Amino acid sequence: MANLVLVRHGESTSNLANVFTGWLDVPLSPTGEAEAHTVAEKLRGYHFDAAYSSDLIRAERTLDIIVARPAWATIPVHHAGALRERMYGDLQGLNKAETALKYGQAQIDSWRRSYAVPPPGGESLQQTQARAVKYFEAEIAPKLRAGQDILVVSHGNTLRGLRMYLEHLTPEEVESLEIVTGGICVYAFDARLKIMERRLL
Ligand SMILES: O=C(O)[C@H](O)COP(=O)(O)O
Repeated sequence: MANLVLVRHGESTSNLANVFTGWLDVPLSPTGEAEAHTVAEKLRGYHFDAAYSSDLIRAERTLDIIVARPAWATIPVHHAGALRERMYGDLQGLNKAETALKYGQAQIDSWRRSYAVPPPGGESLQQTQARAVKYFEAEIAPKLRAGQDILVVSHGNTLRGLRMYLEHLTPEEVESLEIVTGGICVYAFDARLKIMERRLL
């Protein structure tokens, strides 16, 4: 058995301002910092052999706060561009509510939650999932198959894509999958990466 723990970073300053973020490299808000400490507390007692985050500050900082706990202070930490949030293209930096007024809520919902439709100039969930899964299969899955426990701190849409892949969700099912900031999903896998248990903390 091996555990995979997926964590969404804490609230960022752009989340707080209701701004499309994507690859904008914004810090955690004070609430986000507190959420990261809460994640560390909720994971108390878990064992990790390695930890991963994207290379964006909000994910790195969330992971830094978690692994500052003595129990995890020596685990190897990796930062990967492949685990970044979806690239939000022309929407990056725009207020979500104002953009919904301009383009209509249905169009915004499609850009934000559909599987296949990319936002203008950006990545669809499908494209985001493809690069994240490629990295997962190359770097993380072999460790899980070998029985190692792994922590991953990533982003809302990247984690929606990974969870869709791991749980065999349909494009319709992933549309309604929402992951809150500081949200934790724990999988217990057997050696063939079959899910034995899934818990949301
Ligand atoms: O990049 C962003 O704006 C957020 O982190 C996630 O955006 P979403 O809620 O539109 O998927």
